[in-house]
Amino acid sequence: MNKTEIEKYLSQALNMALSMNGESTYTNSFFVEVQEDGFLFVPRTPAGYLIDDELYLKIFIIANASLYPRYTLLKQNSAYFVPIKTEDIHVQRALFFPWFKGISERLVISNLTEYILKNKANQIKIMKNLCVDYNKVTGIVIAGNSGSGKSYFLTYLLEVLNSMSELIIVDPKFDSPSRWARTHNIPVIHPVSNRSKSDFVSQVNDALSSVLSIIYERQTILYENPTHEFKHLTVVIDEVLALSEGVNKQIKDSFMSLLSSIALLGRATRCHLVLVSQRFDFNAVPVSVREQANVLVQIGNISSKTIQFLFPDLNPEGIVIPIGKGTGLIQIINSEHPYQVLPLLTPTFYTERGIF
Ligand SMILES: Nc1ncnc2c1ncn2[C@@H]1O[C@H](COP(=O)(O)OP(=O)(O)OP(=O)(O)O)[C@@H](O)[C@H]1O
Repeated sequence: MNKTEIEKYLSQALNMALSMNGESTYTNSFFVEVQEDGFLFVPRTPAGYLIDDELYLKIFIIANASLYPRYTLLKQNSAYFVPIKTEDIHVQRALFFPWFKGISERLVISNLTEYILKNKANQIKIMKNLCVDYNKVTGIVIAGNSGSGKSYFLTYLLEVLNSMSELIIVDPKFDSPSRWARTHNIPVIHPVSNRSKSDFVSQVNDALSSVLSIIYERQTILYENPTHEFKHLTVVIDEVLALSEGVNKQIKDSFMSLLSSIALLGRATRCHLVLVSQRFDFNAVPVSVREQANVLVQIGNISSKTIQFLFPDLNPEGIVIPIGKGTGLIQIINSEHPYQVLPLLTPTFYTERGIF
């Protein structure tokens, strides 16, 4: 379909579904213009309808469904106004709907070990058309209900990160991250039957405190040489919520404060946090930790309730969430990626060893 054909198709879809008291392209009330990175809805003003967030959302829902799977519209939190270069005041503004071509597509890796060997340095491929540069990642948070595919995605990340970063793994459930680490000869901090929960969290605090010392040392080096490049160091914590529940207040407070310091100071010194939890409310991690993370992943059931901690401003209405295991939403916040939430399908991979 060429540009004019899409414009015609979109106009038709909007004429039929918008129901704005008979206002349509036939009454010359608006027109649609297709661009490379999205389309414009240009109202002719004064208009007999309100040009507000509600109208923007309605157009989003109609257009996103009509364009699927040729284009995926990128959901905005409110109406996205753009000025139009013209002297005609009646059409000097438009609502912009950014898109990318196609839909989010799952990456399927037939041999993970071979894939890692060929993987480009510092690149974490997440979907066929989505890749993250680890140099630009501060922290990754992964939320999702039980059975949604968090551990599966974490195993993929561990495998990829192991080739580019030193890893410190904390596994309160003594589950799949521990099994993965055993096959890679990487130490794991996990609970043991003859020690108390508080003792276990203290052990975690010791590890976090050593990471903080490394951050301070690295800061001193950076002070002398601002371009110094450090090796990545990543603290991976599975099921964070399980760590902060049922331990004495002092130990819990130290845990929270250490996490916060690492999240805030780790950015420049290449010390990262990868955190997994069923949810990221203030009981799981301090708000600052959530705010510092720049890769946000919500897997499993998506509703305004489940996304309230990672995407508090997002209304998920109208976003096409793929169905199947390991699907949900992702947002990557850095200069390379648009500041938007995308439908996510986590990679499916096969290994010779069998981790699960
Ligand atoms: N991207 C994927 N491709 C194929 N299978 C997947 C994918 N993601 C998840 N699965 C399957 O879904 C099942 C549940 O996933 P997983 O155990 O990771 O869930 P979870 O969120 O960690 O659950 P829990 O919190 O109970 O541990 C796994 O058996 C896994 O094989």
